[in-house]
Amino acid sequence: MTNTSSPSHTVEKIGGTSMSRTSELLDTVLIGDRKGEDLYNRIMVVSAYGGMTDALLEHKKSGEPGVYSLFASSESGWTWGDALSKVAQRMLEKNADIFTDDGPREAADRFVKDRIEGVRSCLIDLARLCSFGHFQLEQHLLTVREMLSSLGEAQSAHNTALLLKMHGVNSRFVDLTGWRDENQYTLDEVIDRAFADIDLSRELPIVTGYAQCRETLMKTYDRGYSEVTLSRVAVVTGAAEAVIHKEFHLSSADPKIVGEDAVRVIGETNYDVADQLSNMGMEAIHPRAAKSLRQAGIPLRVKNAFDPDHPGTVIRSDLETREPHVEMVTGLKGVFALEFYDQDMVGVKGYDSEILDALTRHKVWIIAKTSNANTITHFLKGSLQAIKRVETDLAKAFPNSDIGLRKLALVSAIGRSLNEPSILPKAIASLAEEGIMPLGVHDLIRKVDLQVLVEETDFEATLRALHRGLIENWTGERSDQSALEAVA
Ligand SMILES: Nc1ncnc2c1ncn2[C@@H]1O[C@H](COP(=O)(O)OP(=O)(O)O)[C@@H](O)[C@H]1O
Ligand SMILES: N[C@@H](CC(=O)OP(=O)(O)O)C(=O)O
Repeated sequence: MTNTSSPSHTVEKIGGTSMSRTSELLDTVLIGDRKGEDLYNRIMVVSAYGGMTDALLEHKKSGEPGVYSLFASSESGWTWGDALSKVAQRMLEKNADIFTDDGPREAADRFVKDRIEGVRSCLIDLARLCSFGHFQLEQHLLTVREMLSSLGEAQSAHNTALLLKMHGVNSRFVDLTGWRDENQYTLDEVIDRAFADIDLSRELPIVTGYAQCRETLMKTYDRGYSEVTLSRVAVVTGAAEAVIHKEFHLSSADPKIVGEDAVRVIGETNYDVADQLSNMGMEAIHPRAAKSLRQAGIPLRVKNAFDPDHPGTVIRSDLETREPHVEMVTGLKGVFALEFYDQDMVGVKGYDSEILDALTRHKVWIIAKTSNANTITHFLKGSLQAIKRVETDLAKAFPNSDIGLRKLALVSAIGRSLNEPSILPKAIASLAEEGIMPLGVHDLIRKVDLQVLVEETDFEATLRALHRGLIENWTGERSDQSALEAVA
């Protein structure tokens, strides 16, 4: 592979929210002030334009059905066809937005129509075939999900490569979606083959964030998969650094909730913190993507796509914190607390594994858990339907148990080291100042996160209160105890 001889190249992902602001990207991440060779030695991995994958599959946050959910649900009949036409319309509107000249717009439209109609005829055939009963739709749903989601990344990568060519950049559309490809390769093989004849010093590859491969990205990693593609491309091509371009800087809290002026750029942190953020649904980076990069010793930089001169935040394994402090406050609404209480549990083992089996069976994500003599509480993210199934299974397996379910919000203060005794009292005091009564607090001995459980209605206020107390007004004060230790 020619490109591995270039040790200084970067692999850079542009997220969907940023991709939607295409013309601004030309002036920042894609071209900006770069000229000549400065344009190259980069590989760009792109996500679908914001909202496109939601329309193709289902809304990531609200779960509102997209083409895939309609196709998969037997009650929806052929409504998926209309939904697919709506996505096609939306894609054509996007093309019209980007390409004002007829020639390139027509090329972009032809590409989209060819892909959409190809998938449509495939789905019609599959639906007919499965109506006979000998073929089970369930067995093919994953492939359907893959085909649909890859449409989004195919469009955005194809358009971006075309747009850059129009601006005199030697760009190349690198299609990893396996369109009309009869072979099945592993993700690493797919990447290796795609880059085999690319000279990174003279070409700028625009790569689809979706890759069709034997591991099936969708099954293994589900949504947010383009970060997995980013990390594997970085590892396989031997990149010096992986970069994620986002709508905002990776900040001490969500700027939309706490305010752009109140938050600060994280600047540097380690993969331990990145894992905690991913666990909380704050997609700083997909947890599995972080793993590949960490293992390969490749640093990750998170940048603001629209502030290109700012170095952003570097995430690496070897960054210890100088002073214990909270780096970010983040959280999740719609967390289900599944409280399993059984007095027969005292001194008996095995309850945990049965609960875990049920949660795995119904694909429910565990955010945190606590237990005492007779109670195990899991804090979960998943559909109410799936969690109800877990509840039913457990009630059947343990007839003497008492199972409670409650919806709440979990807010977490995260940092490389929170090993400073005044953080907990300060957190409680900040909540009290705002009249927020925590339902529970987890301050664990590893000291990387402090979790507060509150009513959902208190979610935003809790984020703001903890951010104010632990970040904005934090003076680096140390408790008497740690000050004494420092003197000693
Ligand atoms: N700590 C944080 N720093 C920056 N953005 C955050 C943070 N927490 C939540 N967000 C939200 O994440 C959103 C962007 O999500 P992002 O994952 O960058 O989208 P995409 O992957 O489509 O680019 C922003 O709109 C912002 O409100
Ligand atoms: N477009 C896909 C993949 C992805 O990673 O998107 P984003 O980079 O916008 O999170 C999704 O919505 O899941």
